[in-house]
Amino acid sequence: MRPSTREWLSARSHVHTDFDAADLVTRLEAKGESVAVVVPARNEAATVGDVVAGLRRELVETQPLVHELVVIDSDSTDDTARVAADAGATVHRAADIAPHLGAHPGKGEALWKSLFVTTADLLVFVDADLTEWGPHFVTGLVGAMTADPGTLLVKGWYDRVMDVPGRAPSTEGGRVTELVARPALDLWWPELAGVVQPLAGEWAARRSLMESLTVPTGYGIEIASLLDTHTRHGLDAIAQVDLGARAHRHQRDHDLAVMAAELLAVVHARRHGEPVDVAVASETLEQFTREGGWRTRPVPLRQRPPATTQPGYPAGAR
Ligand SMILES: O=c1ccn([C@@H]2O[C@H](COP(=O)(O)OP(=O)(O)O[C@H]3O[C@H](CO)[C@@H](O)[C@H](O)[C@H]3O)[C@@H](O)[C@H]2O)c(=O)[nH]1
Ligand SMILES: O=C(O)[C@H](O)COP(=O)(O)O
Repeated sequence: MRPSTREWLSARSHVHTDFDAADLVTRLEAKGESVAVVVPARNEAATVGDVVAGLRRELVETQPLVHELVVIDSDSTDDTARVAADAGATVHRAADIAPHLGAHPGKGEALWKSLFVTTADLLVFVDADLTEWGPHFVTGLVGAMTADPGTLLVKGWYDRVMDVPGRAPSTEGGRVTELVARPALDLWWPELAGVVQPLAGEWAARRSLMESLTVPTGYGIEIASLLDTHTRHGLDAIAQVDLGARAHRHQRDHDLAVMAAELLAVVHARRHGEPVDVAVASETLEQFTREGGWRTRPVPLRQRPPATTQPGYPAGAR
C-alpha cells in the first residue's frame, strides 16, 4: 500500500460509534448546515418501509438530524411509492422531476434528479433494499462528513453479509465490489486502494460536490463519483466510516454482470478522459444459458451533466 494511502487511512477513517446523533444536531446547528437523506428505490416495496420508518423515528422524530427524508421512486411497478409515503418519506417519481430534462432509467438518474427536489447542504444516500442496517448508517456518514472541513465525500463500509437460501450465511457478499471495483482501483488508482467499499450505496456528499459531477445514469454513479472526486479534489477530500454490518437483496450473477460491464466502461472512460459511450466498442452484453439460449443485454452508458449547468437548477430559481 502506498504511504499516502496509509496516511489517509489513519487520518480519514472513522467508526460510527464515534458519533452521536444529539451531538451532531448541535454541530450542524452551529454550522448552519442541513441534511437530506435520499433513498433511491426501484420495486423495493418489501423493504423501503422499514428503512424509511427507522430513519424517521430515530433521526427526524427522536433527534432532528435529518431535515429532508426523500424517496426517489425509480420507475417502480410495485407499491414502493405508497409504502414509502405511508412510512413518512416525501416521495418523488424520478420521471416527474425536472420533466423538461427528460427521463432515463437507473439509480444514477434517481440520485441526480434528487438534486432538483432537495435543498440540504449534505446529501446522504441509503439504498432501499437493506435487510440488515440501522440509523447509525446516517449518523456515521454525517459524523464523518462533518469531522473535517475538507471532506466532500464519505463512503460507508461494512461486513457484507451474504445470506442466500441453501448456503450458510457468510460475510463474502459484494461480488462486483471484490471482483471488479476494488481490482480496478488497485490497478489504476492505487491511492484509492484503502477504500473498503467503493460501491457502497450508503455514502454522503456535499451538495456543492454532487451538483458539480457528471453522473452515469445507471450503477456507474458510485465508482464515477469516487474517481471524479479523487481526480479533482484529491484523496483528502474523501473519508470512510465503519458502519458495522449490512445485508441486502442479492441480484443474480447475470444481472450483476451488466452492472460490472457498466463499471468497466466507466473505469475505461475515466482512464482515458472520454464520455462513457465513446469509451466502448459495443453497448451490449451477450449472455448464454443452456435453457434460454443467447440473450442480448443493453449496458446503460448515459451520463447526466453537472446539475449546475442545467436549466431550472436549483429548483427555486425556476
Ligand atoms: O434502476 C434502478 C436500480 C436500482 N435502484 C435502487 O438503487 C439501490 C441499489 O440497487 P441494487 O440493485 O440493490 O444494487 P446492488 O446490487 O446492491 O449494487 C451495489 O453496487 C451498485 C453499483 O455501484 C450500487 O449502486 C449499489 O448501491 C450497491 O449496493 C436500491 O435501493 C434500488 O432499488 C434504483 O433506484 N433504480
Ligand atoms: O457490491 C456489490 O458487489 C453488489 O452489491 C453485489 O453484492 P452481493 O454479492 O452481496 O449481492
